[in-house]
Amino acid sequence: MPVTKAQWGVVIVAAGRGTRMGTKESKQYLLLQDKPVLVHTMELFQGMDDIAEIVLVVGGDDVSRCETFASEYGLSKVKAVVHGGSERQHSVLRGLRATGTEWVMVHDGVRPLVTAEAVRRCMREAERSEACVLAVPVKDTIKQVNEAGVITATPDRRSLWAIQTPQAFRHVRLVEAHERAQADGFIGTDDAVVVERYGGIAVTVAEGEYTNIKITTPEDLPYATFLLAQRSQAEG
Ligand SMILES: Nc1ccn([C@@H]2O[C@H](COP(=O)(O)OP(=O)(O)OP(=O)(O)O)[C@@H](O)[C@H]2O)c(=O)n1
Ligand SMILES: C[C@](O)(CO)[C@H](O)COP(=O)(O)O
Repeated sequence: MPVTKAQWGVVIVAAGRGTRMGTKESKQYLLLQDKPVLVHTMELFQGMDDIAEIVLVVGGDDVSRCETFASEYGLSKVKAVVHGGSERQHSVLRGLRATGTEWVMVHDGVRPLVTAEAVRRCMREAERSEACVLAVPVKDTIKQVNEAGVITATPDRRSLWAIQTPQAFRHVRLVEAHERAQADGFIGTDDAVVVERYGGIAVTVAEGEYTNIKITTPEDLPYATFLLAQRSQAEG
């Protein structure tokens, strides 16, 4: 009997204002080499055979320019461009409601350097565990510091991972968890924490890449440019 492949969609969230970047233009629209950061991100998923559809979540004023991106850059998998909310979590839920696949990933529009290999590791592990996120072990010693600037704890580094996106789930489970979180007024900084608290299942990690950076502060853009140039060189 032929094995049916899982059907996957991706919600790319890009409705943030980029306050830590401090530029007039939101960071997802800044040029990285020759294209906006967000276009690099969308192209990765457009090029993956395993991805059936992309839902893009953007600021209210940016819906039409992003619809233009989809035609300008041949992003035929973009099924919808929807208006995001005031918190990342609200943007995610709006995107999920526009997605129709059995399995879904949530990815930050400002992580343009994720690779197809890492995305596939996350998807395959999620098909096994139902909920999986990309992550890398932290390299620094992490300390908890109180408001007075005093160190209060040094957690064992062996248990600490820096969490990335994509984060992959069975669609119905993620929507249910987000709806419960919304009803409870809970806001977290990623989707995993919503499933950890409201999903009733364990979330596992798949090996990410240190180069899958989130463009957050001004030094990140030149670093991303350097990493992309290195990749192009390696590809010849
Ligand atoms: N209300 C929001 C807030 C964030 N995001 C998206 O979530 C991702 C990760 O968030 P972050 O890096 O914090 O982006 P910003 O919120 O834009 O940045 P800042 O916190 O510096 O304002 C980004 O792709 C961002 O556009 C979103 O879709 N909707
Ligand atoms: C989801 C995320 O990218 C995982 O690292 C991160 O938590 C987003 O956080 P931010 O505060 O929106 O940057």
